Amino acid sequence: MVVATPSDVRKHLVPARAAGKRIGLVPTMGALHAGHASLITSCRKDCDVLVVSIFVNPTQFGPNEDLDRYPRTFAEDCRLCDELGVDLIYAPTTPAMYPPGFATTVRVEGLSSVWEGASRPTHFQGVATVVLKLFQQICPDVAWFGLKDFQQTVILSRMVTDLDLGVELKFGPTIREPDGLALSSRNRLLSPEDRAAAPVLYRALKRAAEAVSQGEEEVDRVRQILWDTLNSEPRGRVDYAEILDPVELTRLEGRFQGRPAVAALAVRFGEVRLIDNHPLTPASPRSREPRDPITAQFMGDDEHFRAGEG
Ligand SMILES: Nc1ncnc2c1ncn2[C@@H]1O[C@H](COP(=O)(O)OP(=O)(O)OP(=O)(O)O)[C@@H](O)[C@H]1O
Ligand SMILES: CC(C)(CO)[C@@H](O)C(=O)[O-]
Ligand code: BAL
Repeated sequence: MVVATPSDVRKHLVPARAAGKRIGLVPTMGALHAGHASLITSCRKDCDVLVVSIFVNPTQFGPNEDLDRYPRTFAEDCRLCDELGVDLIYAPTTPAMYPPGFATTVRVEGLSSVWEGASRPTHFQGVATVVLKLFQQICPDVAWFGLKDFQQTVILSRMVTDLDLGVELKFGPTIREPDGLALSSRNRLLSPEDRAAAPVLYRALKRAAEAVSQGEEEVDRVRQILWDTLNSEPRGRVDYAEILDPVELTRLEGRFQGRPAVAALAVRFGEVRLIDNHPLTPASPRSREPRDPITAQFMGDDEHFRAGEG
């Protein structure tokens, strides 16, 4: 079943809520792939009524970004949702989400200005605003997001805490092609040559993660591994390649000293901008350090490749 307006989605969920059912939401921008399927499957097991939203949110795209080119495959998306046991697809139109006069935005300060936010200054306020609207319209008990968009998970967690939203956030692992490329709706916009070059992101992340797990202590040396590997592929233009604190998203300096970290990067191939990240787990982690839920899940993450191919 597909609904297209905030009032219809709210109305549709009234009986489920009255019956005390647990409502799960997987927000997407469509062009669904195995990464989305993995989140949907996890959410299916985690709720009674499963809602998938499909909305290419214009407010999270900058003026010169790829909103017009963003892939749209609605009929196929509906078929996949059907196969995966989705109860309700919520596919609002842009005027339904942003009627004339719309004037409110939510901004998570600080975290929204760095890394992805430095390249895409209004991106995360678009994301936070639309996710808050989806939460208000659907009132899910739980919502699932992918760790591929690591910064997004940190920002949305902050928003849920700061605004007392009472929605449980859960995070799914990054699903990859057999050659390591993280699945992304934008991969289909890559030329064959750029598609062949793009696994360099994963190679760089793996080399960095291996160095740390084998005892490399110097953050600068690991950062250099990322850059050297990415620079070995002339088709890619690096936007950023950094070693970050997974909670504050600040650039790490000095020695790891058992601290958990994340390697995060964004690389352009022609007009297509790809992001990826990987946990860096030190050889001897600080065992008693408390971990926030994202870091705990992220650091415990194994490699996930497309079923049957990896
Ligand atoms: N490879 C992946 N593995 C797991 N989850 C993913 C993957 N790719 C995207 N997701 C998650 O799916 C949800 C919807 O993402 P979205 O629809 O933007 O897809 P996308 O593939 O990230 O598209 P793009 O990066 O090209 O915008 C987000 O929570 C995102 O983190
Ligand atoms: C969370 C989201 C669906 C909001 O439009 C989007 O940012 C995405 O797909 O990651
Ligand atoms: N998943 C990221 C959505 C975007 O790039 O706008």
